[in-house]
Amino acid sequence: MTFAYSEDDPPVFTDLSMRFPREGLVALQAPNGSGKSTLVELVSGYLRPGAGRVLVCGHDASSPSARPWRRVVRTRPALYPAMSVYDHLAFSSQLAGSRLHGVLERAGRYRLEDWLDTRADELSSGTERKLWLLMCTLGNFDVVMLDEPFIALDDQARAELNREMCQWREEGRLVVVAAHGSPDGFQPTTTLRLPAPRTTEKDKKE
Ligand SMILES: Nc1ncnc2c1ncn2[C@@H]1O[C@H](COP(=O)(O)OP(=O)(O)OP(=O)(O)O)[C@@H](O)[C@H]1O
Repeated sequence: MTFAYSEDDPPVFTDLSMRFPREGLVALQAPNGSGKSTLVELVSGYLRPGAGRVLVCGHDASSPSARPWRRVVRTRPALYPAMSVYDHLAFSSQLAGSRLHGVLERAGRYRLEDWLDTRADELSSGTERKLWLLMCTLGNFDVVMLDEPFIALDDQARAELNREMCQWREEGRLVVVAAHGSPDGFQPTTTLRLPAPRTTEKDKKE
């Protein structure tokens, strides 16, 4: 597939052909600016390729039929500032069809229990990210794509995320992690690389 943000921008991907395994824990590695976050947005269906297709479990990524199969954890949390942690979890567990009791147990393993009554705009960035991670990975899914999920997490949360990712892998799901480094405990079964970003004439002049 080929994708550019606009007609005036150089394409981020030109005739990119990539296939992820059906299951496993995949590290997606690439230099800064090579398009990891763009690929995450193409898989989320928010962005669409100018040519070619992005398929999730055989479904066009931008079609509603892809939604139940896929979860995406973007780098930047998008929370409702005045809503509490508890309300975020209750709201998103209802949307995902998950039992709130189980979601709260999971929140406990990420040490979120002391923050349940706190408004989202009063959370530290690490706590915000834990909440975001939980909200985006509820319910049943076959594929989850996480963009830099370890940023700002404390050791306990990193360990818990590593444990959960291994569990998802053992359950036969596909877990794709776009991350620069390889944090302690992160053991991908496969590493995929994106092509390095093209150097434009403008870059060369600079
Ligand atoms: N909204 C946008 N509009 C125009 N260009 C964009 C936009 N977002 C990203 N880009 C450009 O697309 C290219 C790929 O960016 P992207 O953020 O996907 O890379 P990345 O690999 O995730 O980078 P990093 O590792 O630094 O997070 C870059 O040249 C970037 O400047």
